Amino acid sequence: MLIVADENIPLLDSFFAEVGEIRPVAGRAMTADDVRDADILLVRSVTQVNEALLAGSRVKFVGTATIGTDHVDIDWLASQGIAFCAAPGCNANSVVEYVLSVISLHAERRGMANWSDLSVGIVGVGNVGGELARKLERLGFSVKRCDPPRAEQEEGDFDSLEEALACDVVSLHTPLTDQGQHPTWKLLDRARLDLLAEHQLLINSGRGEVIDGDALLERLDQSGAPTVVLDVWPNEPGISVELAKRVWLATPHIAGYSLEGKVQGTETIYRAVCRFLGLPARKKAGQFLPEPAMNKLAFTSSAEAVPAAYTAIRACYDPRRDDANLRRALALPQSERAVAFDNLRRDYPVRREFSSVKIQLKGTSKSLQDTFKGLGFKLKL
Ligand SMILES: NC(=O)c1ccc[n+]([C@@H]2O[C@H](COP(=O)([O-])OP(=O)(O)OC[C@H]3O[C@@H](n4cnc5c(N)ncnc54)[C@H](O)[C@@H]3O)[C@@H](O)[C@H]2O)c1
Ligand SMILES: O=C(O)[C@H](O)[C@H](O)COP(=O)(O)O
Repeated sequence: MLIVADENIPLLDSFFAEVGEIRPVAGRAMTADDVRDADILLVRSVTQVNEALLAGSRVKFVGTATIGTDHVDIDWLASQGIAFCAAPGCNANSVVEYVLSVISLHAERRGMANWSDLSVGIVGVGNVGGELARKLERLGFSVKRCDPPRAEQEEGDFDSLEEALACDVVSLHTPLTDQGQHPTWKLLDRARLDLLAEHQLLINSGRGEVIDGDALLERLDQSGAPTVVLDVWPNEPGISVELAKRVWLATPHIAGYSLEGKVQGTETIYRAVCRFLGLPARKKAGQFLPEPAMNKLAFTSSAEAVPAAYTAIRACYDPRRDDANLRRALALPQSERAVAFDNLRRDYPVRREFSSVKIQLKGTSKSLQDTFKGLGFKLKL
């Protein structure tokens, strides 16, 4: 059994050594020659999985250790009888924590006493957007949910795109597709970007092409432009330096890169491979997660909920470090930038989720306890 796999899938040996021989390959450069003799192909988002890659190969199962599937021609796989599995939700919480950290920085930068005075419009209310909405509402934010595909299918409190785009913060969490009733390709086109005003914050941690990059560049050169944070970009890894210069925070598609998120992605495809082969799935993500370097934070009775929350959030994850690293990479000669973008992702430092930290609270208020619980930290009272 030959398993060809993107070398950036963490814990390949730990999960798959008992299943077959593993041949790690650079995901971005994977060719038909690399996969010809494979029985199983395991990828991440940087490998285009389609007829050009797989025609004539013996691959019978494809797994992507990611939430997004826009890099996979799922219809073609089905037409060939090739089984497919993705990892829905695996790194959703990591993306939510990225967005929460960005919102905290934005509120502080605007001198707001209470971040939950910001209204938040979420476009795409699935695993990521849904969890973001739940956390924000628990923290007292007012949230608008825009998800036309869901609104058509189920009873629920959904809002229009225009209502979401009128919020103080707009966060994009749709998949990328140019097909069907609700395409998201350039969903934020020139006209919709024109609706955004100077006081607003636009965050894209879905897929880069959901925003029209040229129109965004133009909008950011006009007066009254919104503040923009991009984790995902048109044309990765060769992203526009001009666009990066004009956005507030620029990160190299790492919103989902918590250790938990990555390892859960590997676990999901491992389980699917085991099911496909009729093997018992004995390994679990939890057994490979080390004790976090920082596992405790303490606050005293004088701590106030909002500043304490910001401290704890940023102790776990502060996007300004990723922003600084990406800007350094983009200052390199043009011919080196795309590789540098990918290297930042390949060599990403260990980042742990809020749930890995126990917050010790001595004599603190109920509101402080509720805030930390709402964010997903564990409490030690
Ligand atoms: N930056 C990162 O590191 C990172 C990490 C994980 C996921 N992602 C991206 O985020 C996307 C969303 O992830 P998810 O787990 O929430 O996916 P999901 O499939 O659970 O949810 C997506 C939601 O978007 C909705 N949707 C589809 N078309 C829409 C439209 N035109 N307008 C509004 N809503 C629409 C769907 O109905 C669905 O509810 C993924 O597809 C992936 O591309 C990025
Ligand atoms: O779709 C996803 O799960 C994310 O975008 C994921 O974090 C992408 O990471 P990559 O596969 O590019 O390493």
